[in-house]
Amino acid sequence: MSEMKLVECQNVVKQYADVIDTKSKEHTVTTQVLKGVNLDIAQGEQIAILGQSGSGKSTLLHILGMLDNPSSGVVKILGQDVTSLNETERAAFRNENMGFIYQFHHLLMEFSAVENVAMPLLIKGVSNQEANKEATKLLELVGLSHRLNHNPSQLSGGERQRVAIARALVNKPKLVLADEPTGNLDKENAEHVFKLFMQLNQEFGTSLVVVTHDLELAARFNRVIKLDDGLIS
Ligand SMILES: Nc1ncnc2c1ncn2[C@@H]1O[C@H](COP(=O)(O)OP(=O)(O)OP(=O)(O)O)[C@@H](O)[C@H]1O
Repeated sequence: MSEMKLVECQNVVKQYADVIDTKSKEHTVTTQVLKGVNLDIAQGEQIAILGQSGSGKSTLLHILGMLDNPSSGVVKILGQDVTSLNETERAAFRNENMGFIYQFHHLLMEFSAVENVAMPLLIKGVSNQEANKEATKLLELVGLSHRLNHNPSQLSGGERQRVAIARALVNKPKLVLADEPTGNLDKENAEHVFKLFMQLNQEFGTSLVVVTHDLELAARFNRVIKLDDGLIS
């Protein structure tokens, strides 16, 4: 049997219909953000997505991460047509297979760093003790062993970013999607995070899809994709 593709996108279109209210009448303006994207991702690939501001990078990442559906086209992940899943199935599928690192970290403010990172494991039914142990390990790997019990409000922006990264990786997901993961980190911590991604890629065959504006960073991935006005160029 041939190896299954991890992700398969065929002719993915995303458009927004905005109602524009002028003095006398309303009319609808359609903006096509993705104009027919075709993209296959194999298990273990490391992909950097480059493109100008507004070219559709985050939109594509959200669709790959099942946070949003395309207007038309096919998105298959592990052979599953993910656009046909209901909310519950979608949440379970994401928790099992994906780690998503957002520009804004979406941490739970009333929980500690360890609790935030342990969450995906607890949802999966891992015991408290085991989840805490794994979460602590990941936080150590991102250089936060001295901040385990701090809440997000007691952490700096870069520290929150690293908690979010640890949370996305704790499940050893098959696919990690990251929107500017090192954007607001200093050089040393950005390097830490990059190495952690690569370690995961090497050890577990985790596929990486990272949106970045950093050409030097992109060049260190084994595949670079450029989005140009809603299309892969
Ligand atoms: N809800 C929406 N309604 C209408 N247009 C939208 C909506 N969300 C995004 N867009 C438009 O889609 C385009 C692509 O946005 P996207 O965030 O994918 O770009 P990007 O390449 O990630 O940009 P950046 O590098 O600046 O983060 C933008 O021009 C944006 O204005």
